[in-house]
Amino acid sequence: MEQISELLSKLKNQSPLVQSITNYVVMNNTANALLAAGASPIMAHAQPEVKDMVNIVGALVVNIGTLDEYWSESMIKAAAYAHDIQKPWILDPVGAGATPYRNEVLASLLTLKPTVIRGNASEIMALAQFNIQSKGVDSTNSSDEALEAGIQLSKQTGATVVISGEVDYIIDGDRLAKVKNGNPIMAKVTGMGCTASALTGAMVAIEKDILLACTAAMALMGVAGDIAAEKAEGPGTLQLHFYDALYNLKPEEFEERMIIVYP
Ligand SMILES: Nc1ncnc2c1ncn2[C@@H]1O[C@H](COP(=O)(O)OP(=O)(O)OP(=O)(O)O)[C@@H](O)[C@H]1O
Ligand SMILES: Cc1ncsc1CCO
Ligand SMILES: [Mg+2]
Repeated sequence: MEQISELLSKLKNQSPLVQSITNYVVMNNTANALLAAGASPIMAHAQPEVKDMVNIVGALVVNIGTLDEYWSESMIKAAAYAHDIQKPWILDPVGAGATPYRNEVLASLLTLKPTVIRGNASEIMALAQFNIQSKGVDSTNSSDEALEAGIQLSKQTGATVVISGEVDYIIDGDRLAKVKNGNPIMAKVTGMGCTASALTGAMVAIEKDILLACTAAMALMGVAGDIAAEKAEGPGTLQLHFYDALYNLKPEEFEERMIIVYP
């Protein structure tokens, strides 16, 4: 717990640059969350600059939420280069399983060895080829139901797999951590999962133990979500209080509030 709360101070001190190739819906939310938490966001997908950008950032986040042909080529180019130069990169498989096109792009991205895959339960089950038809970007399964799929996906890909939901599971082969913070109202604000992936990018940029970095990111999401939910009257004010909670959170309060279980 202490190591995890120290990562919050490290994040604010080091302010890592995090590149996102992400969806139109959440670009603003995720950039603001990164800033509030102490990191520095850059959204960049133009193919002529994508490799140069990967060179200078601490981590890359690839999110297929509103993909198209040009963007998916940018994602593949960026991820391939990140893999070549061993820069950590996060895959957010938004809407995995919803359409054959998404699955095709995801199959290409998986060959480029993401450091972390962070998705909701339905997305992780779809990626691990558990036979489900997902509804869209929102999960129709609980994270508990996806645990087996997550373990399989981590073993298949070598990635650390994060399943978000009521309980967040962080899976690295046979190692497992659970984060029990957070509030159901978080699922009523679009892009909270994308924000979790963005903060995961910030944490892996400053911490080489990927399981630890991912656990810190999900604990930070959950604790900020708890604080925001105590003050919010609905999804609109939740988003606002969430940024303020990320900005104002001190390591001591972070450590006091985090509920992390290593089974
Ligand atoms: N029922 C819940 N209880 C507690 N926390 C939750 C709950 N549902 C979601 N969360 C938290 O909300 C955040 C987003 O998780 P979620 O699984 O909703 O992502 P997502 O479906 O990928 O979202 P999006 O695609 O809109 O970005 C995570 O930090 C997760 O822990
Ligand atoms: C609603 C939505 N549609 C594509 S991406 C996105 C944001 C949440 O994942
Ligand atoms: Mg999502």
